[in-house]
Amino acid sequence: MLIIGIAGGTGCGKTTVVNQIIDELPENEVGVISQDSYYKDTSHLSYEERTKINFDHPRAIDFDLLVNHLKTLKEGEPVHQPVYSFVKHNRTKDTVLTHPRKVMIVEGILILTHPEIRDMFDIKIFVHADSDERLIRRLKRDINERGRDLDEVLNRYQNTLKPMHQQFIEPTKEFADIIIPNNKYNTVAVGIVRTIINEKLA
Ligand SMILES: Nc1ncnc2c1ncn2[C@@H]1O[C@H](COP(=O)(O)OP(=O)(O)O)[C@@H](O)[C@H]1O
Ligand SMILES: Nc1ccn([C@@H]2O[C@H](COP(=O)(O)O)[C@@H](O)[C@H]2O)c(=O)n1
Repeated sequence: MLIIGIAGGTGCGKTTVVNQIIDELPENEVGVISQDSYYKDTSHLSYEERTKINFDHPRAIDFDLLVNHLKTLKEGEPVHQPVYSFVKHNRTKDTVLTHPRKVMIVEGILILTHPEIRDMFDIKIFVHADSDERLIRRLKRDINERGRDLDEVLNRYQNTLKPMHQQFIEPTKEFADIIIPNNKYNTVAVGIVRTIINEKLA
């Protein structure tokens, strides 16, 4: 199994890049795991308390479960991935049965901060977009898709996202084998990653 880690700040385009990479690749050969599915279960907190969680700090992620799932997949066994709700700020009761594939892509803002997970990746990719570009994208996405309003997104950006990005996410760029500039759609870089995957699948 080839495991590819794709990191980068919120709104840099990780999900978009992953979708572009797997588009045209055989469905049964490539699987995707999102770090967002591994936010810790916070059912013991009220909704109000959950809105105050710092979702951009590594301690918000259930890395033990993610490590466990990656090891299980590597051993050829399926896992039950949690399903996360950005509206409820919590895991749902659902899970998704995820089978091991020849290529597994793991994407998320903080995945390169965890040494054990980092070591499991055969290829480490960091997607870069400038912070103003990321903020614009995040604003549009959170308002259109995640039920947030302008003030909420801007406050979170200033108070949490920006400092957490500087402290935890940007420094992991140095671990990357490939940095994809993504201020504009980058079909060349996506093509290169797809070629690497196709070689593995051949
Ligand atoms: N290169 C790009 N140029 C313009 N918009 C982009 C680009 N890449 C992604 N987007 C848009 O920005 C938003 C955030 O992208 P997404 O892939 O969800 O980022 P991430 O997963 O890193 O948070 C989405 O609405 C997406 O369509
Ligand atoms: N309940 C939550 C949990 C997380 N977030 C934000 O999601 C971002 C990570 O996802 P990307 O797709 O943008 O990589 C992260 O910056 C968290 O702030 C949230 O808004 N609500």
